[in-house]
Parts: sequence; C-alpha cells; structure tokens
Amino acid sequence: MSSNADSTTVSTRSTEPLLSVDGLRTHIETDRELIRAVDGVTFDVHPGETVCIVGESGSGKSVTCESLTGIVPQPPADVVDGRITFDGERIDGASERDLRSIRGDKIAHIFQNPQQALDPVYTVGDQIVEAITIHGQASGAAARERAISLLRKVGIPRADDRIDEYPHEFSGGMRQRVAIAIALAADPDLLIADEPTTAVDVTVQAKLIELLRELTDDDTAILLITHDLRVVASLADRVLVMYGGTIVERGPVSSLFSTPAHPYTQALFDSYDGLSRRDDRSARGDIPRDGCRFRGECPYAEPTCEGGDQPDFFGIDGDPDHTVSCVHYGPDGDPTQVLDTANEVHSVSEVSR
Ligand SMILES: Nc1ncnc2c1ncn2[C@@H]1O[C@H](COP(=O)(O)OP(=O)(O)OP(=O)(O)O)[C@@H](O)[C@H]1O
Ligand code: NI
Repeated sequence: MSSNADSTTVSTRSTEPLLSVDGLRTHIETDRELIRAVDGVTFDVHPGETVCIVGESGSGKSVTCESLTGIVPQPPADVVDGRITFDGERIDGASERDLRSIRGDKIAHIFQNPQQALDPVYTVGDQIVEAITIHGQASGAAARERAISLLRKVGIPRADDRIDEYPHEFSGGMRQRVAIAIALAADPDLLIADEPTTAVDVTVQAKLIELLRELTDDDTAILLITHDLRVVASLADRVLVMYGGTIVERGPVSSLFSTPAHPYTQALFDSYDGLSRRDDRSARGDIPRDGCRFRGECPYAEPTCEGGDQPDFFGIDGDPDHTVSCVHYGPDGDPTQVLDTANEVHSVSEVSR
C-alpha cells in the first residue's frame, strides 16, 4: 500500500533532491593549526534549482563545494565526515576514478579564474570537442558542430571562426565564456560555479551574469558562490548563508531577503554596499569552534549560545523552508529583538538596484 502510494506520487519524485549533503566536515591541516573549514554542513539542491552560497571570506564556501567532488586538495584538506548523495547515489568516499567520471559529466565546475579550465596549447574548439567526445555526447563533425553551437550559446560572436583560436586570443570575459562552454559540453545536471564573475571587469560581469541567468532557465541545477548580493537577488531560488564553516541560515531568496533572520545574515546584508568586496576576518579575531560560531560578534549573544553543536535550525514564521540556526528562535528563546532588526536591514530591492 505504501509502496503503491510512493510509486504513484509523481510530485514526490520530482522534489527528490539532485544533491543531498548531510553533515559535511572538512578539516585542513596547516603547520600552525587544524582548521575546521567545513564543520557540519547540510543542504539539498533540487533538479534545475539555483542555490547561492553567501558568507564572508574564509567561511568555508569554496571548501564545501570542492569537497563534493573531491577536488579539494587532500592533503592538506581531509573530508572527515558527511554523507553526499547525488542523483540517488552515495558519492562520499567514492574512488578518484569514479569521482573523475562524475566531474564534468554530471557535475561540472566553473572557477573564478577561467585559466583553471583552459589549456593554453590547444584551441578552444579542441578542448570543447574533447569534453563533448569524452562524455559520449557526439564525435567527429557532429562534435565540432555542437562545440560551435555551445560557443554561440555562451555568447561568443563569430563562433565558427573563433572555435579555432587559442585561449590567449580571447579576452578575460570571453575566456570565462569558453570555460562555461566546456562545463556545459557534457550537459551536466549540476553546475558548481565559484565566484565565476569576480576576475572580470564590471561590464563583463553583468554580461556573464546575464549568461548565467539564461542557464538558470535550463534544467541544469546551479550551486553558485558569490559575494555579490545583487547576483543572488537576480539568480537564486534558495540561499545558504555560511559563517565559520557552518550554515547559519537557509531559505528561499525572497523570504531570506525580506526577513534576514540570523544576526550574522543581518550584519552581512547591512554592511553590503553594492560592491562585492571581501571583508578581512583577521581583524576580528578567532571564531569559536562550538555552539554558535557567530556569538563573539553577535549583539544578542547569551550563555546559551555557547558550547555543544551549532544551534538547531528553527523555522521562520510563514515559511517552513526558511530556517535559522539560532537559539533565539528556539523554544526557549525570544526572537522579538532579532526580528525587529531584520526589518531595519537593507532589503533586496535596495541591494538589487
Ligand atoms: N589549501 C589551504 N590551506 C590552508 N587553509 C586553507 C586552504 N584552503 C582553504 N583554507 C582555509 O579554510 C577556510 C575556508 O576557506 P574557503 O576557501 O572555503 O573560504 P571561502 O568562504 O570560499 O572564502 P572566499 O570568499 O575568500 O573565497 C579558511 O579559513 C581558509 O583559510
Ligand atoms: Ni572561496
């Protein structure tokens, strides 16, 4: 009976996550200390969805994403814990061989610096064709045709000529478009983009964001790291806010921008001045390793914020998908004060202008 119900509920199946991350922990061993770069991170990405990760520099955004497909350099990093399920299969602990076949095939990465994806000694066409061929999408003339159409799709003018040029013949913004074309060559289910617009100038940034926006209309799910809240406002379906290796708040973009509930999210949004700047953590001292990581900087910190695991996630009124890891929202807390502040924080309409 119950199995029958399961197999007939199409809506249940379509909301099955594409990527499911549960309790991810990645440590980094340096000469001086053991950094808990990712310290118990849990989130899902659904098919076709765009999820943005925001948070100050060093909060663990990149290490989180790089831990998923094993591209985080190990050592010094060590993925010590966590269950990662992709497309119904566990991929944590997968062999390097399996992970390599997942990367670029089902999960593609785009980096801040397109050089990471491009080989200077091959034409861009050769590189896109190779990506297409490896993943068995097409071969020979058909692969070349598909490469040209991918270059057009990412907005490279005169694609049928430029396909035979080398990476150095392209500008920075165009190189990033080529890197995106390579990432798309395998028709991945998930695109992980780590600050893909940071290394290019502002006008090019806007165009790349426009391109990403077009891609968000496709079936491809996107996990996007960005410091730019305007990008979040225009692209995200859901947002994850990270602080000190933990997610402190998560929710649909509209709810999270209208009611930034966690005191850290409030501080992050409030200090946002329209620039995708990086704040300097070193000026503000160490982050606690237990309890609420933000308590040292939090105007509402109480003794209950200390010790143990990070606070549980509590729902924000009116939206069950919007949750916050903060004791003030728990059964023994009083969120009134914090929520009052939420109303005074820059709204998304301000930042997205
Ligand atoms: N190779 C490494 N060696 C030593 N420490 C590292 C290394 N990579 C990351 N870390 C540390 O791990 C923590 C998380 O880094 P991560 O790169 O994930 O931050 P981030 O949120 O992506 O920051 P940014 O916004 O600056 O990209 C930081 O304290 C960082 O210094
Ligand atoms: Ni990063």
